[in-house]
Amino acid sequence: MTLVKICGVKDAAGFDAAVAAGADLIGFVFYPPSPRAVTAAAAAELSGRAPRGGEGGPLRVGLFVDPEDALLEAVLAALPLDLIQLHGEEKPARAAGIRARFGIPVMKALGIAEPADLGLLAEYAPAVDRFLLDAKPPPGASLPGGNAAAFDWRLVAGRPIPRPWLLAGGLTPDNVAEALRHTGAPGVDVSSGVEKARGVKDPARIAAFVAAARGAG
Ligand SMILES: O=C(O)c1ccccc1N[C@@H]1O[C@H](COP(=O)(O)O)[C@@H](O)[C@H]1O
Repeated sequence: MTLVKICGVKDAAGFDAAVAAGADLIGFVFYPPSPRAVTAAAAAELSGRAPRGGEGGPLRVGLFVDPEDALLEAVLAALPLDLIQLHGEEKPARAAGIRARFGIPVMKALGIAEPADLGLLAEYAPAVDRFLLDAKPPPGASLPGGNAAAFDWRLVAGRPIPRPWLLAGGLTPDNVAEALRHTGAPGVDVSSGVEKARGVKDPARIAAFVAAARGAG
């Protein structure tokens, strides 16, 4: 079954909608410049609204961009995470160091724009547990992700990816089925495409996205 991650949840309506829709993973953004950023305390409070990952609830994912250890420590003191998503310029050694130090699986986000970008997969594979393949930020974007930008899905269609992976970037309830058919991705991740305004999740779009992804695979 296709894994579905709803990312950038920051209020109870969005969290409850993701849980009710049956999302497999829920992402909290710990990157202050993002309109989806949450504090560790707020994420912990939201997380308490549903059973933990492995106990019938969705896996909790913390999204970080080039985090210092102090930030990871502060978040983990407030909230157990099932997966650390690294969405910055972290090198393989840093990803491996975070995984070893905190004992939590790591998912590395890579921006894909041309075939050569897939060469990074082999470099990172020993250091990480999962990949998230996303578009590169469009020119002028202020965020490294969450920009509603898609990449050319033909770049990954039928390609062997050396770890379990999620497809991301510009996905919506309207295009996720096509994206899955095109790429054969084992999972999908969405943020902007399930919002009614930038940074504000729309429960109806979350339900529609999960249903469309499930219907496709
Ligand atoms: O969502 C954010 O604000 C964000 C900030 C910094 C790094 C990554 C971010 N989001 C990630 O990007 C993907 C794709 O987003 P979108 O669906 O195209 O808006 C999202 O799923 C997050 O994992």
